[in-house]
Amino acid sequence: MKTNIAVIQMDIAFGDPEENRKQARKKIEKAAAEGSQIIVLPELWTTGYDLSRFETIAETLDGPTHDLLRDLAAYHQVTILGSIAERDGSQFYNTLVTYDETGARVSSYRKAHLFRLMNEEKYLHSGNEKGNFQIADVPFAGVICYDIRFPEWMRTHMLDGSRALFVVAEWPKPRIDHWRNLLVSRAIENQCFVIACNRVGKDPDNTFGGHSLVIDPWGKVVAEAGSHEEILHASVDFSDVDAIRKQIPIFQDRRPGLYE
Ligand SMILES: O=C(O)CCC(=O)C(=O)O
Repeated sequence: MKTNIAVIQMDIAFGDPEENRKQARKKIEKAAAEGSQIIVLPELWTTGYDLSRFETIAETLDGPTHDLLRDLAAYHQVTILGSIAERDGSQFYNTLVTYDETGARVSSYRKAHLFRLMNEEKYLHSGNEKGNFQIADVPFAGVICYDIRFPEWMRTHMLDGSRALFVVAEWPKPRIDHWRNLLVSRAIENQCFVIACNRVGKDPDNTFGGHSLVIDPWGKVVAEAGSHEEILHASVDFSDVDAIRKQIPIFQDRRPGLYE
């Protein structure tokens, strides 16, 4: 059975959650009207990397972005995921939230590896929990941007049979070849779909590269966006993972005693 995916490769208004929610709502409604069942937004899509203003613009997980995503997911009966600036007491996190087609939040994954090149560690706390979740009994994993440079963390997510790795990002243009190569490698080595959403546009310090991707478990690029705003569509059968894991049974052949 095929699942229709929409990857919303959008620009982000710096530090302006209200404007970003307005734009994201339009794009989610368009993707849902086009028959998408899983809709992916980028990393920190409500705020961008306006980290020094998180005190003002970050929100709790029952804030206005929660209300919007819950209502859109339930109304259109779609799954929606993307990361937001989360406030929890006096601490801030970069948190990937996932809402299922009933509007229930089924996962909130706090970015585990903070990216020093963008000063994340000065403003945010890192998470310590995995980003696994299930939609309609199918296991998935979701991680954030820099996390994909840590293959051991990705593997940890894949040991429960996850069929796809969702990645949300604000990946800068100068390293877009790393983005592409890392994502293809994560798909091949874990024999899973990789569904990766990057933003486009600029903030005061960076230009972001787009090239959102959908990659199959053989490492073949099924769909790839350019470097401007677009909604990238792909239709995938998550059960394709089973045939490939049977053909080359890497999870059976692992020897964790040698390398853990
Ligand atoms: O690893 C990289 O080159 C980019 C990572 C990044 O931009 C992020 O984690 O926000």
